[in-house]
Amino acid sequence: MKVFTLVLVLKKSQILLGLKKRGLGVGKWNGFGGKIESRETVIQAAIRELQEESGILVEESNLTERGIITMDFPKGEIPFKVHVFHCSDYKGEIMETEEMKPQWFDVQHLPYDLMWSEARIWYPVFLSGTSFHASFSYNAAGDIIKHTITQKP
Ligand SMILES: COc1nc(N)nc2c1ncn2[C@H]1C[C@H](O)[C@@H](COP(=O)(O)OP(=O)(O)OP(=O)(O)O)O1
Repeated sequence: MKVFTLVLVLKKSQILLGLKKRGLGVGKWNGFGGKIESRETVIQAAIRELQEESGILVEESNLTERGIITMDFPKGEIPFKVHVFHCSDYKGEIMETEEMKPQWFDVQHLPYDLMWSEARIWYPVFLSGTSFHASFSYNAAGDIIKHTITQKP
């Protein structure tokens, strides 16, 4: 299984997303995150990736794990597990980096047409403030063929 972090920064009614400039998900808006390096905990990876991709620094006390998403692909492809975090406060200036172009969005107007297809399903749950576990299965064309989402108050 490939394990990733994904950090969503919220400020009042706004959410910080980044336009991916290279690699997996290029051209899509998403939170900030990536793979976990050796000898790193999931939370350490979340803090590092947020800083690398957006320039801002979050303290561990301002990060809350709010969701786990698993993704299954057609036979032969390695499944993904994504740890989703809420960042409630940070230090530093938000800046464009080699990997991401950050921008604030009103939570009522997310650019779902330019996000991963499953975003329409779990972002509203995340934004409602509950924790969740979600699973998605994709076919070879990248369409979602099955999903589950369980909310936890
Ligand atoms: C397939 O569906 C996905 N949906 C969502 N919402 N997010 C996803 C999906 N697949 C991957 N992601 C997230 C998980 C990570 O936050 C990023 C991908 O990270 P990346 O591959 O860029 O990891 P890095 O370690 O930063 O890669 P480099 O080696 O290029 O630095 O997308």
